[in-house]
Amino acid sequence: MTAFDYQNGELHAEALPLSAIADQYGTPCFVYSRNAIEQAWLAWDQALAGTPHLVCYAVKANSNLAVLNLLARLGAGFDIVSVGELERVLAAGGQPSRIVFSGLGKTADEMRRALEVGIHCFNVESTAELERLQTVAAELNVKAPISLRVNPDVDAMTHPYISTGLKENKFGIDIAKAPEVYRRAAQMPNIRICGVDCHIGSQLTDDTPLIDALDRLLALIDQMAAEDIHIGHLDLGGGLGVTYRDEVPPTPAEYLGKVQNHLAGRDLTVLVEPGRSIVANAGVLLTRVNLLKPTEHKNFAIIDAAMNDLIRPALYSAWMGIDAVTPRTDFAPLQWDIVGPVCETGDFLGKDRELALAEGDLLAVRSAGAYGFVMSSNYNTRARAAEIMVDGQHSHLVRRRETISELFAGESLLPEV
Ligand SMILES: Cc1ncc(COP(=O)(O)O)c(C=O)c1O
Ligand SMILES: N[C@@H](CCCC[NH3+])C(=O)O
Repeated sequence: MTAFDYQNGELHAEALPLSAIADQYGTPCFVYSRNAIEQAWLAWDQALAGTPHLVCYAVKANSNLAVLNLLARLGAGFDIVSVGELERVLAAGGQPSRIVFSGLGKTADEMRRALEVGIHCFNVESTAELERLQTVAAELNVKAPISLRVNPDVDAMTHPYISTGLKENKFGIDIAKAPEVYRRAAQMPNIRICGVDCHIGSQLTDDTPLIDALDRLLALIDQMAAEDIHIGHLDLGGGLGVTYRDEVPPTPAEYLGKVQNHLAGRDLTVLVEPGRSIVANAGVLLTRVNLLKPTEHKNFAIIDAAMNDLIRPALYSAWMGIDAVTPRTDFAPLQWDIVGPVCETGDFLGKDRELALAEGDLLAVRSAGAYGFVMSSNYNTRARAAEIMVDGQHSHLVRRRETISELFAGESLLPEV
């Protein structure tokens, strides 16, 4: 059984009918399964048992405090990309010593805060960033632990907007240039070299490019060892894909089994930064059909969720599963475009979906646990949705719905003249 299954003709989150959640909290809302999140993290952690490792959950995928707290309780590490994510992890009880800081535009203030709390490692993406980190660490009289994020120039074979490991992408340091940056780092008094890192893209459904990147990183580690620069950890980033429709990505165990084979005999700690594969299929976006608008050309089902709640279809033409919470048998299905009320033609969550729909019906947009709420906005002055965590038969409101007045609370008028 998965986290979201039909029981007695109705879609449930664990043991709770989604209609009960809609009645209690209103729609649209994101609904997460505690069990699914925990099991997904454990699958990564257990696959690396026997190898020194740290599974650093990529906070950007879903940064709700309750999600982070569940993972912190399991002993997770965290991959962050901003001081905001750092503060979230700390607020959720995450251990600073298990945090890696990725991202190509870290500010001096962000570096300072991360050094003060004592994070595990900075994933450095440029020489300019390395120089800045040296300066900030010197001011604080500490040594900053670093790993260089190298760009291994492999084609991750995913959507171009989420591919990050090619020469033309903005991320990382060209692997050919990495040795000279390591040499420079080795001379800096307030920098301590601890690792090498890469992240080649997201939603990868084949692990071949990940393993190619791994081999390139191992060659770099050997090259540096020959120069007496010791690299103790290997951070492979995130990127493992999930099933949205019919993709069959490798499981963490399959992928990490190959990784371990390539590492045999080496004394390296392995870090990974999975995001999507931990939370995507642990969540749905629950929404209600507001109005039906059949036309001569197309049938539109206008729902109460929109692109501001879930931007993946608009941004990447991503296909997300959409299911009726209580599928109807009383009339025949039609083809519907499932659209939001936002004033953009791109505001759709699915096109040409065969569903039997009536006003007021509930729909669940699948796989919405990753890059869902975190990418939502207030476009069209729409309040962001509530987030609910289901734990067996219990539900918890882990983020309340925004109110309209909150949306302009920080704004002010010009004085009258
Ligand atoms: C540096 C880094 N690490 C980890 C991740 C998480 O990736 P995914 O959600 O594909 O596992 C990302 C996002 O793609 C990233 O940019
Ligand atoms: N936001 C993207 C993934 C980008 C990953 C960020 N490093 C998605 O929804 O698929």
